[in-house]
Amino acid sequence: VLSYVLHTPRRGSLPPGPPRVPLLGNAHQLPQSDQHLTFTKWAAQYGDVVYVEIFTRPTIILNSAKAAIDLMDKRGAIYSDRPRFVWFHELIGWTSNTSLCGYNETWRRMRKWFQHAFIARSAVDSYHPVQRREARRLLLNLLHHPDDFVYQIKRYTAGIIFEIGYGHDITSLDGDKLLQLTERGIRAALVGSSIGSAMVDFFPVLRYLPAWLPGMSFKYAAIKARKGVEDMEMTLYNTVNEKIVAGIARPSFAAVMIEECSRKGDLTAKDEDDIKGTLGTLYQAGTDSSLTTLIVFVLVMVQYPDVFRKAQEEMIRVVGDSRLPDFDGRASLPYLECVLMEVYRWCPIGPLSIPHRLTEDDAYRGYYLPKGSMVISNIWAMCRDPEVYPESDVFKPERFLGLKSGEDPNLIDPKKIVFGFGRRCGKYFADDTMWLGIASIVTTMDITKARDARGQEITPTPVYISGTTMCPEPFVCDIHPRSDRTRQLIIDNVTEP
Ligand code: HEM
Repeated sequence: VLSYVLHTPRRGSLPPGPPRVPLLGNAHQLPQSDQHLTFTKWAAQYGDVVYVEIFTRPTIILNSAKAAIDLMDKRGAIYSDRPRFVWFHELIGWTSNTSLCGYNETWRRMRKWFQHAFIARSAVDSYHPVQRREARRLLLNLLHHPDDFVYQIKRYTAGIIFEIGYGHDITSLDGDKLLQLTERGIRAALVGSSIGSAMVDFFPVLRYLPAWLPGMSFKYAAIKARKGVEDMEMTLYNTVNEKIVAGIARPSFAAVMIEECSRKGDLTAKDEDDIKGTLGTLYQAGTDSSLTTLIVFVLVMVQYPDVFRKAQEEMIRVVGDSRLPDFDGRASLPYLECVLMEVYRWCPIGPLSIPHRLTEDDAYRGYYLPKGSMVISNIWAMCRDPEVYPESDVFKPERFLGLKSGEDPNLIDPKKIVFGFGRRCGKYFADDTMWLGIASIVTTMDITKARDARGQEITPTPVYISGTTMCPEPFVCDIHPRSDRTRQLIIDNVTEP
């Protein structure tokens, strides 16, 4: 009886949350951008599980890692669906995008492909040669074009995804037609603030109103985005397929999927759709996220020169300056590891992740969680939780030094948070790309404040723009080789531009 009473969801005992008004629910209290900050204020007032209604949509906001792990990881079977994304699915027709797809057969199939290629450790390790090659190119490009560091880092993250995903070597961001087309598709689709928060997602009826009415211009944007996404997916797929037919395809994620489906005969339209969707997802999920995390790293190194110096001292002690760092030395660089963890925590680039949907009524801590609710993980609040990270507004890599020894049992590795819950992201692969990028820079380069025409140091103001990923506003800094020896080391190690 006790078990029944405790576990049977009861209507009426919803989690606490701000007062709602008819029709709008809490929508009028939500700002257009930086919603994670409003949710974090609500967390301080109402606790780590907050209930709101956005217009009429029931929404549960999870503000602590504990609640997110308890529900989205441990009860993943009922928390892994996605809400209805009217903008993406119905207006743009981006239905085969893995990260937007519902918890259904199509998702399971795409997830299996991702699992084999980007989650299994053996597969992830097999990409090290490509990551190594691109990290070396990154250093050479930073040597020649230090002011374009954002562009060069993008070249690094996109270069890795293109080679591993599509067997395509991009040599420049501007000159590569396949990359430009992919970018155009992604940019047209990912407009506005966080995923699933477009007005039409809450009022699907808006999609039936004529585009010429005031406020309906999103319908023109949707036509452009639909074409952009279709062109992107089709061209990525056709490019690889044509190379396979001509017998000149390089090993790639795309080739593996096409060959696997071909084994049972000709590819069906569904096979093609699923492969195309997976290819688009790879670029969308893997490039900006990694790029933004590395830009945050550069920004905080300008802001916290002592941290940079300490990481560099460790690097010089362990690696020296006659070779470049490699994955086999990672375990010997504990401070650098802490810096990376603190970068992830400091600015989680997906502060609200991608919303999930609860498919069954559920109960948690005595609260009733209604079926059909949108479930938002407030990763931002989790990363700034003072119970887990004391002085959470201070950038302090040292906080993680005792993590392995379990000195502080409350401390959570941010990698368990920032890559989301339940549905699996390519986090080991992403983490390797991040680590090699920052390790290569710390070994060979100095990052300092830039100076203006009068020789005065320019201190960047750390402002973060929130969108589908949260990104620092453009800033300047000075990136230059640490010594003549490291300059030569970079030149000697790059065999091809
Ligand atoms: C620092 C880099 C990255 C961060 C912070 C990041 C973060 C995230 C987050 C927060 C989600 C949403 C998870 C959820 O629904 O709860 C996600 C989904 C996803 N990410 Fe990443 N990501 C990164 C890099 C990558 C890379 C390099 C790949 C490439 C393989 C990737 C592939 C995916 C995929 C496929 C999904 C969708 C999973 C699904 O819905 O089934 N991510 N990522």
